Amino acid sequence: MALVARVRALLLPGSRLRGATLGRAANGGGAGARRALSHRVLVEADPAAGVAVVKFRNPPVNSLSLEMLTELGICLEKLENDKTVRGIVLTADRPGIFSAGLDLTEMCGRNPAHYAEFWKAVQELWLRLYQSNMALGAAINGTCPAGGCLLSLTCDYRILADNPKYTIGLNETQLGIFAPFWFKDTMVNTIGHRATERALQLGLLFTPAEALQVGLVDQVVPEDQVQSTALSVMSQWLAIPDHARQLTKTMMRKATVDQLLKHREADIQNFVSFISRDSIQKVLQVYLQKLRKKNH
Ligand SMILES: CC/C=C\C/C=C\CCCC/C=C/C(=O)SCCNC(=O)CCNC(=O)[C@H](O)C(C)(C)COP(=O)(O)OP(=O)(O)OC[C@H]1O[C@@H](n2cnc3c(N)ncnc32)[C@H](O)[C@@H]1OP(=O)(O)O
Repeated sequence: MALVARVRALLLPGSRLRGATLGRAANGGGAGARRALSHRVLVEADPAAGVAVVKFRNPPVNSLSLEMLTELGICLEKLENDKTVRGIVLTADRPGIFSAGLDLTEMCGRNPAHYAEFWKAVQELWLRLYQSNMALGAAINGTCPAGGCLLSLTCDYRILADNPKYTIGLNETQLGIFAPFWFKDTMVNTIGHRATERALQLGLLFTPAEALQVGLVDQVVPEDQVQSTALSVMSQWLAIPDHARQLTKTMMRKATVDQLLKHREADIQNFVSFISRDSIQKVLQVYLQKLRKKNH
């Protein structure tokens, strides 16, 4: 069975985001709040507010594995088709790690067909998020490197917890790889060309204070206020008529999206040929071993 079909089948019966199939939240959430589960993503929808909170729960580090990318994509698709939802807040179910970025084990020791499938899934999630008609907010309640940072950059605003351990940035060069053009464009659209060039070449991971200063996040707040702040900022975005906000968002992002749409196949081929190089495989394996050694 194809992965998408397998993951769809895996989603728990209560995970439909429409009508009576969603249970009421056991606790938390406003009146009528609904809760849906998939294996790696928890959705708490509050139809009265028009907002769903999408929580990553892919232990140990919320890495973006092929299955996580697919489940997240399916959850977002369901929310986009749910007329009661106008805004989504992305966050980690447990504070500490928003997302460790792309799952390195998907890019190490596999075959070219797997690399192509994985990269296609990364592209698809980015396209879904970056073009979303929803207002999107990131409640960044943990460290946020590389692909995790990219996820947050697809949102319309970012709220980061004030904890010096929670760094954020596109640190790919530190691993010996590099951020593809559409990662770069997403960052340029947020913090500008010069700041992006410096951040990408040096593979910078910014502390909350630095991230705020460079404009990578919009607000830094105490850790226990990240989600509530993200929800309160969401109400400002939802106060704007949807069609006006959506047309403006499309206008701002279309050129960036079109670049990837135009070069999608070439981008996959570039990724596969780059990641398959012996030298790059070696570099990634050493990096992974270093991460693993810490624990053994
Ligand atoms: C078209 C383009 C052409 C060419 C482009 C070229 C290349 C492609 C670009 C690809 C873009 C890449 C984007 C990415 O996202 S790469 C991933 C970058 N991520 C990181 O650098 C973060 C790495 N992780 C950490 O720093 C720490 O784990 C973290 C998040 C700070 C948490 O620390 P801690 O709580 O101490 O947890 P551990 O480090 O002990 O980790 C626990 C466990 O998880 C494993 N792990 C961590 N991160 C990853 C990961 N990203 N993928 C897979 N696995 C990960 C870690 O190894 C530990 O495993 P163990 O077996 O020891 O339990």
